[in-house]
Amino acid sequence: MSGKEIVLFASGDLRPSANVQCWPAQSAMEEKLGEVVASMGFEIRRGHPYKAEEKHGFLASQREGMDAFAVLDPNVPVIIAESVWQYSHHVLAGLTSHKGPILTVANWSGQWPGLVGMLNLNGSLTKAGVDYATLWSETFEDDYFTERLRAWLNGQPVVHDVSHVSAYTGAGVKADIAELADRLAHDFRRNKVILGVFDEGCMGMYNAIVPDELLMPLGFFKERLSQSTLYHATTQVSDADARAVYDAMLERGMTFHLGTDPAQHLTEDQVLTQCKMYIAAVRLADTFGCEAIGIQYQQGLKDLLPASDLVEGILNNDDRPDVRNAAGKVIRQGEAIVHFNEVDECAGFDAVMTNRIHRALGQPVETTLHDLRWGDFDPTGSTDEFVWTFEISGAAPPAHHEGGWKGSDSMRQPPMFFPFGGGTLRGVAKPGEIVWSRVFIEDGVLKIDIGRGRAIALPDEETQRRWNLTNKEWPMMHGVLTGVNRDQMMAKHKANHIQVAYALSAGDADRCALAKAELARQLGLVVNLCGVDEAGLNAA
Ligand SMILES: C[C@H](O)[C@@H](O)[C@@H](O)C(=O)CO
Repeated sequence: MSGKEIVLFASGDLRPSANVQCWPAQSAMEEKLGEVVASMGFEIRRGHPYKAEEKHGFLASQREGMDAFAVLDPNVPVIIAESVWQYSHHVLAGLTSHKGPILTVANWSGQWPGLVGMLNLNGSLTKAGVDYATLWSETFEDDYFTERLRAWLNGQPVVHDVSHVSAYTGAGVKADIAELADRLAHDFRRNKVILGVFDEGCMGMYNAIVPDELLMPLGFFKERLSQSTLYHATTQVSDADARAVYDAMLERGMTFHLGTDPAQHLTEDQVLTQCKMYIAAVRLADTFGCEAIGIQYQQGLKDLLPASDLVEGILNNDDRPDVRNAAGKVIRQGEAIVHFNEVDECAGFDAVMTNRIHRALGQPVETTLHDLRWGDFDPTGSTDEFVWTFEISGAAPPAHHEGGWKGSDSMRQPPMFFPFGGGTLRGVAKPGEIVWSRVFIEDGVLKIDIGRGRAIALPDEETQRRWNLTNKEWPMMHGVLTGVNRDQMMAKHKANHIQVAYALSAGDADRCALAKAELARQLGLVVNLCGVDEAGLNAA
């Protein structure tokens, strides 16, 4: 091996259909990256082959990744290049024992969730305590990228500007906010909270698993539930009950884009089965006393049922169809049952804090995670600001959408991800003030990044362009973050997901952000403010 050689790994999905369909984008990215690296006097060699019989060159399982790293000199520099949604555990094992420099790279494209995949890997490496550098680029020719790539290739550190981050201290926090935080923290610890976890470890998201030991001191405990239980419970719901939930959504004005071919279209049968799953999920949350639940939903469940995305969005809305328990009592009527998509437990804990804080402060309680899918300036010129495309397949509540239920529709999930279909709960997030946050694990402790921002309206053609460049079936928020630019966000964020919630005004949002920071501090988390400062939040 020459001293100028860099070994490249590409982690993929566990679903062969996704790997085949996404391979051309990965291959094009690797070619471009290879050219740029070559122009700097280095050479990329793939650490694993293109597999002609499988029609792609991704590492597609944990074992395959382990085997690829097992034959590698542990001291060579490696690049993990991502243009697709990937399962971090395919490469995490190898990276935990790798001694040479590690660089994660993603292309700045929304076509497939490659940025999302890389951010998940970054969060997972951070949790695992593995040193790495990270970069992203649209063309691989811009100065930001090339300067840092050259530095990394030459053994120098890759430095990003994270001057937007400051430690939250709690000094001088407003008395009413401190008191609210104290009351909630005390309640968590005294009465405890259950997060219902339907099969944790979704999709290799190691970063999304919070060790019980870190949750227990906060008063949070997991109820480990199985998706088999959810499947069985779904099959026990009557057709009439499912129809009533469907009718309740239609009465609220939601649109379902139905077709006739279940392999390609959303069918009424799929929606009715999703309604059964919604009822089953609410009943299980009630039976086990779970304040929040997370459905892993992809592996395993996708081979049995339509996707749970519609279910997750309904659960996260205060205004949702009634569900009765065996005794005939409506379960938590008019209250969201917080759902954390993809069993992201960091998001689940955050969402419970958000729900409690916003309810106490008289603010909208609905909250969801989104993927940091992509972002761009608006070429129509409607705004000068950089606008993120926050987008997730499930869990976005209708209350977030322009027009609420009436502004929400449901489209079939892509067949390559979901063979049995199932609809989404789609919409464009309404303009408004938001609080964003992310809980993550670093140095063995829980930390949280908290910031402010706005969801903005973009012209229809720009919304459509963004949907066409990403997943047009999924709900989307046009997010503008306060005091954090694109590269700062990418450098600092330790997860594929971002938690968002609305407040009624900028001042209200500042108070909600402050309350979350103070609650998290009182619970013992390390709290970072991103793009906002403590004095500013206290001034609201
Ligand atoms: C369908 C995909 O696998 C998604 O689940 C993926 O893009 C994510 O949302 C990851 O957070």
